[in-house]
Amino acid sequence: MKKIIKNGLIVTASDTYRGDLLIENGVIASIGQQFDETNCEVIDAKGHYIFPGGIDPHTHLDMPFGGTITKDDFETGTIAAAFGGTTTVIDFCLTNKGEPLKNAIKTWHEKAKSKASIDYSFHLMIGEMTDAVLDELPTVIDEEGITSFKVFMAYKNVLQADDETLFRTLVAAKDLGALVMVHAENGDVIDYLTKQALEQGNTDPIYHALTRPPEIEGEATGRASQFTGLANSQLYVVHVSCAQAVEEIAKARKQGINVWGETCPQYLALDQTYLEKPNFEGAKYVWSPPLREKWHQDALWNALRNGDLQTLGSDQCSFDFEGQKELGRGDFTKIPNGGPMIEDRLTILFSEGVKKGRITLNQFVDITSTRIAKLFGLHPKKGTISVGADADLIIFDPNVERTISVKTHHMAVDYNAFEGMNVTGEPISVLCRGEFVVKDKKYVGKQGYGQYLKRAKYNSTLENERNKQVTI
Ligand SMILES: NC(=O)NCCC(=O)O
Ligand SMILES: [Zn+2]
Ligand SMILES: [Zn+2]
Repeated sequence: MKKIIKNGLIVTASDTYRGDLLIENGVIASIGQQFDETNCEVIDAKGHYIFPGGIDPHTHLDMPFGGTITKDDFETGTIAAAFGGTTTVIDFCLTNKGEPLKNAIKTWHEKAKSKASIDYSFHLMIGEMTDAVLDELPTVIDEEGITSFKVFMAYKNVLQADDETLFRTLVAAKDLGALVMVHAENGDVIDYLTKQALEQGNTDPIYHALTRPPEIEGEATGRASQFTGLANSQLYVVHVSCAQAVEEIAKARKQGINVWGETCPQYLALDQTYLEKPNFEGAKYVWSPPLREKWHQDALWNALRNGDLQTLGSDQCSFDFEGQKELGRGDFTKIPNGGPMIEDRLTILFSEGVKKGRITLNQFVDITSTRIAKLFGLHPKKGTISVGADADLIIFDPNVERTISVKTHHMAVDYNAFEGMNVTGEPISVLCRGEFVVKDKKYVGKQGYGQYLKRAKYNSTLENERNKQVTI
């Protein structure tokens, strides 16, 4: 059945206007006013914003990590994402050194298929660049539509790749039209500092932050950025947490290097003191890079506002406090790294960003959806409200006030990192390809409805054009 969403305020990355949407066959068929309502389901969005569905470019669902498996999988994770206004997730497919890439991709398809309630796609981890890996990459791009590769510069002896692999990946990506993503921290220095801390009997969660100082995130970000310039390639730095990393990205961009930066809600709203919570509760806030001293938040907000950082990912990687985070009692290096963020990504940015005047409404849409769609080859089907685009939409109440809590969230995990935080704004209904996933704050979606998205290659022309973002 056709749908009409009327009386809402439509917000895109560039415009804000009153208009009605006619939805047919899963796409936006027309934008106008006073459509004929015969045989249509009519949704009155008076007093609400209509945003393009959020795209989360950074999730870890059903991922083995730190001796355990993330609590949220593609079932619970995508439902929680939808409640938070996200209609597409791009998850990280982990690979094992020496194994064909296609095996890892098959495993990730099995994890997601028939579980996801919203659309999904994959990035592919490159752990070691060998000739066999190089040979497989064209197939990964052409047949799987995976056009972004992830290199970890940290997690020594687990996920970390060496500089040769990073550089060879950048060179290959340039030729193949892929975007290289990096976890930018210096894993070797972290390894030294953590061993030293344990030797000195410093085992509490706070030492996770103290052994991963911002300087080594800045150093790795600068190294990856300059490699990118040398290779004339393109780079996306995930989960930027500190001023030093922002500075390196800004410097590289001024040099004309194609570097893009993502931050996450946790770095905008929480700080390092959370790791000092008593009774081992600091473990709930252990992820990498770590939470920073509060002053770094200003650098992140400024960068989102002036365009030095362009996107917000959740880095959803949830572990229960009980039974999972507790694995690291007495040794902070054994606390599984990661937090539950998929559901609150848009709300934190709206409440702390738009409502507090740090970013505009249009920047909010760009940062949570449009820019991500463009960078990762999903635009214009995804990431905007225009005729022919998928009807991935959020009907958003900008004025409702509420308190974030584990008691009301939809993630499977036993705590919420933003527990007790008062926020303004909430998605009321969320549609993916024209079908409600959340309607009037209730889940009405279907497991398995989510489709796998093959993505287009990195488009430098599109991105350079978008680079001319308006600064407020
Ligand atoms: N961020 C984190 O601590 N866990 C997920 C893996 C990663 O992104 O580094
Ligand atoms: Zn990471
Ligand atoms: Zn991550």
